[in-house]
Amino acid sequence: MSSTLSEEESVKHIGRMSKDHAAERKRKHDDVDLAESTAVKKDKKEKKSKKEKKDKKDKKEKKDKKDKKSKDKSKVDDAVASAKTKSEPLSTESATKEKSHGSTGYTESEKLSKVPQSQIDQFFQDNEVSVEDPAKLNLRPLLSFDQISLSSEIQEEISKFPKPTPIQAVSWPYLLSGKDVVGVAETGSGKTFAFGVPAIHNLKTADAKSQGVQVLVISPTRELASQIYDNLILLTKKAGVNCCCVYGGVPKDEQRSQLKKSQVVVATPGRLLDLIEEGSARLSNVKYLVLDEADRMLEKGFEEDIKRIIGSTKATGRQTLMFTATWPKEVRELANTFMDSPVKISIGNRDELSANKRITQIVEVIDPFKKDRKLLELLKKYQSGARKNDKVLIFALYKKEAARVERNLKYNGYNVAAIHGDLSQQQRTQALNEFKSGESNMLLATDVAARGLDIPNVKTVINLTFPLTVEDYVHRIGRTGRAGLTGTAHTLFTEQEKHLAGALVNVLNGANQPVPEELKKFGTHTKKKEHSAYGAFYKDVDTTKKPKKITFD
Ligand SMILES: Nc1ncnc2c1ncn2[C@@H]1O[C@H](COP(=O)(O)OP(=O)(O)OP(=O)(O)O)[C@@H](O)[C@H]1O
Repeated sequence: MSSTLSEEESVKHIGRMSKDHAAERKRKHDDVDLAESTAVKKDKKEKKSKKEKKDKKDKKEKKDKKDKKSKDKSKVDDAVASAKTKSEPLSTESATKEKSHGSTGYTESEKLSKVPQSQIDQFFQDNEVSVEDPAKLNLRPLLSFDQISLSSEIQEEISKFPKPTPIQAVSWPYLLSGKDVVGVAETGSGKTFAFGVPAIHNLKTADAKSQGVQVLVISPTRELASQIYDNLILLTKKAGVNCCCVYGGVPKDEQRSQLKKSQVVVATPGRLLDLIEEGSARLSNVKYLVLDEADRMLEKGFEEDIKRIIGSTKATGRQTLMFTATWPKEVRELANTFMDSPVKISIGNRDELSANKRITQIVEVIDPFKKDRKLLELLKKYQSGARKNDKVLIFALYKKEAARVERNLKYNGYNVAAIHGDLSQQQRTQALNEFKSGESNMLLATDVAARGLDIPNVKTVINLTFPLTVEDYVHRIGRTGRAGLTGTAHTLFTEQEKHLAGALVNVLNGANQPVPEELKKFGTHTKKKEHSAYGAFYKDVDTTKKPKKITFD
């Protein structure tokens, strides 16, 4: 990534933006005070001239601020800068966007107000919650579903769960207040409803039907888009609004007609852009935009598509959300260019890359030529005796590798389903559905299945070939141990991946997992490496770091 602001500069930049925001709010408040004071007749003239002076001063300040902001913005990466010169809506919006936060009217319930502060503090501590809240709203987390007033249909749907997960508890008040939010929480911790519930609640209160598409959720893969749709439809069908899902690999006609009558759309970027370009998807009324798996969506491969999609949504008054389990520093600056003073919520000390701590991680360093035989051994281990029907998800890195291993497993008598980019959408969907339903208990996948997929009861993830980044490793293993359950991830690591050993050691240490001696031998310093997604990066490993306890609700 060609970003030029250092992390430190970027933090300062955010700080400055929040100060500007506070000044802006104060100024608006001052203006109201001045208007009201016109009742005092004898001061009227004086006040008027004062106001004129103030307005002049404000204008100058505003101009200075704008100049300063555009100076800061000019440091942002080339791609964004070029979008700016082309005057795409996305570039102008961050300079001019003014939002009436709280317009959707979130009010803290009496029940929540009565909770003693000590209990709130304990919640923050137990869940290692960090909230960066530029406007200093300091909203309390919801410790139970009855501490928030949602429509009865939504309440009914979410009440099947015992209580909000930490990311839901912390993010809902901010989202219902209209804030932009970056939400980072472990895999399988309920992020879909974290962004989904406020999306539909806000829609309902805004008398949605007449205004076209107002909620847009972007997902990196077709399968994940479809899964998000399945979740959102549980809320929309009861709320009386329409939801549709658009992704590639299937005919467009049905999607075109669904788009016409939908208020909520879940989409993958490629197909959505097609539909925007041909005029079938109109997004100018989108006021709630979610990038799920946001770090993936901001990678080089998706960056341009995302800019174009965001450029075709509402330029002002849009709420923008980014949710993920991994939030590499390299994408944060780009994310900021799409958002307005976002509240940053992190559950479980996620400033450092970390894995779900309920997953047992086993890493074996192995000769690459022994992997096929090892896989057969592992399958015997993880699918025998009482574990005979346990679901196992195997990850390969490349499509060709996946196809070869699939053949090999079938030859050895395994009933394996496969999902990768060389298969038709129908084959992909069928394989995933069979695995989800338990009809098959072995799925072989590439990283197309690494993120977001919520497959019930995956007991074991086997990484036959290590992924390209340790972020991908965290997402892959996160297909097990979801929603409070436990699971096992068994990873075969070879010398070919040794440049990732240091970062992997960090993740293992962070989750209090054993680190094999052979892995340590590759060194504790991750070599600087150029990656197509995140650019050049490397990381020192702190082997003295002790993991902290985290509880899952
Ligand atoms: N409040 C809750 N309590 C218990 N389970 C929940 C709650 N909310 C959602 N879930 C369930 O938790 C599971 C994981 O949720 P979800 O798929 O949204 O996770 P995620 O955080 O988006 O994971 P990933 O990072 O892998 O995308 C789902 O089966 C969902 O139904």
